[in-house]
This record gives sequence, C-alpha cells and structure tokens, in this order.
Amino acid sequence: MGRGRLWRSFGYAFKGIYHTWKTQRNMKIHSAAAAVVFILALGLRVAGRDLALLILAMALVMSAEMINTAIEATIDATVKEYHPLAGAAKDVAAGAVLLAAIAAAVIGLLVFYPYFIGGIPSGNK
Ligand SMILES: Nc1ncnc2c1ncn2[C@@H]1O[C@H](COP(=O)(O)OP(=O)(O)OP(=O)(O)O)[C@@H](O)[C@H]1O
Repeated sequence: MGRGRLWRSFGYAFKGIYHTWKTQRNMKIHSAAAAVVFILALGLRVAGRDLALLILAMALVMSAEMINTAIEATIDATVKEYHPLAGAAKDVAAGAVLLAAIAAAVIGLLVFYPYFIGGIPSGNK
C-alpha cells in the first residue's frame, strides 16, 4: 500500500470515528465518561498496568458503539421494510455495547477501589 493510500485510509477511519461521535448521543456519553476516567486516573497516579486496563475498557466500549453504528447504518441503508432479522441484528449489536459498558464499569470499580480506600495497591508500586 502506497503512503498516499495509507493516509487516505487513516482519513476514512477518523471520518468514521467523527461520524459516530457526531450522530450517536451514546458515543458522546462514552467519550465524556472516558475523559473523566482518564483525568481521575492521572490525578490518582493510577499505575501503568491499571491505566492500560482502563484504556482497554474505554476502547472496547467505543469500538462496540462504532460497530453498532455501522450495523445500524447497514440495516437502514438496505432494509426498507420490517424484518425480524433486521431487528435482531440491531438488538444484538446494541447488546454488545451494553455488555462492553457493563464490563467497563466493573473494571473501573475494581481498578479504582484500592486507590480510594488506601493509596496505591502494593502489587502495583
Ligand atoms: N427494519 C427493521 N425491522 C425490524 N425491526 C427493526 C427494524 N429497524 C429497527 N427495528 C427494531 O427497532 C429497534 C430500534 O431501532 P432504531 O433504528 O429505531 O433505533 P436505534 O437506531 O437502535 O437507536 P439509536 O438511533 O438511538 O441508536 C431495533 O433495536 C429493532 O429492535
């Protein structure tokens, strides 16, 4: 792949991220939550591996939201009438976002808990 095509691909990918942010209220909520978590993690000096876990959790939720948006767009562009499978595809994609969000919330609680009750966990110093 030439450098021009590579940059163009990055451009399309960023366009996709921006499109999701612009059109999906949930993506704005995920981004705001991620910003708060990130600032809190830096403020509490969360250890490297814990920070990596938080970043992974945030990326998982936002990636799931983007795949959900892609599936919704595909259905809306191709299925003009009611079809149970079209509904199932949208529901399954939405379920994936919910699952990722629940996992991220649990990861956030597990990571932050030791910092709130007594400083940096000894295993991470
Ligand atoms: N073509 C369809 N056939 C059958 N069921 C559908 C179809 N389109 C949507 N649905 C059902 O309606 C629900 C809501 O779909 P809709 O596209 O209105 O909302 P959404 O795009 O999932 O929500 P949002 O825009 O808030 O992200 C879907 O989860 C699905 O259960």
